Amino acid sequence: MTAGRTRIKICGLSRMEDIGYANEALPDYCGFVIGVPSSRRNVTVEQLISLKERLSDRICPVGVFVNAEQELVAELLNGGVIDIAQLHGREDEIYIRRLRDLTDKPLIKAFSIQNLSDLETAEKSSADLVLLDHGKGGTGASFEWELLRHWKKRPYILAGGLDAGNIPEAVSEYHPYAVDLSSSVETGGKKDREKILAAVAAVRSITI
Ligand SMILES: O=C(O)c1ccccc1N[C@@H]1O[C@H](COP(=O)(O)O)[C@@H](O)[C@H]1O
Repeated sequence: MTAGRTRIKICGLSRMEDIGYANEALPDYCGFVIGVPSSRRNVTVEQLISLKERLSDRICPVGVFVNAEQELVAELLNGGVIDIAQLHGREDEIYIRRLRDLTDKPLIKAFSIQNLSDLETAEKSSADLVLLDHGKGGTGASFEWELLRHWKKRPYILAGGLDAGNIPEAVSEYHPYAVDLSSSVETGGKKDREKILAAVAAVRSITI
């Protein structure tokens, strides 16, 4: 995962229409929430496989998991259904080590950021990339980005409450490796074509 322009991930695709919007907007990554029934964006493995089949090969598919069995995560990675796994639950270093025994594919670990100590924990993660979020995921709320001014230790994905309006500040002030959006690119709980296009355009229009 190399530095350069800020990437964008659109998360929580669950319908074939959503794949059409993504293929038009061409974000760098798309996220699929797998095995999380409490999320309205949840997809089954069968749904994931058919959605992925229609996804442009110019977009990197990311599986978003919450405390999933490592065997399932590894199977989807090794089988080429997803390219990256995002661990968005209480997965610890022991969990990651065991997963590394099963796959050599890239792993993103999400952290809920309330204070500098949470950032220090993220800094030590053995994941390939860390994702800094407000809470348990998909809440539409941001954490206190000011905390990042004291922490420039490793590349990170910024998530939580991002939208086309606050992306310019997020990117130009904090230089994340990538921004990750879900709630703000929805209308009535469904992915919205215009909002996805606007969010991708907002990131791509920034030159820093
Ligand atoms: O989006 C979900 O429903 C979700 C469920 C479980 C874990 C993570 C989830 N989404 C992640 O949340 C952020 C986006 O949050 P927001 O809605 O833009 O505030 C992103 O990292 C998603 O991957």
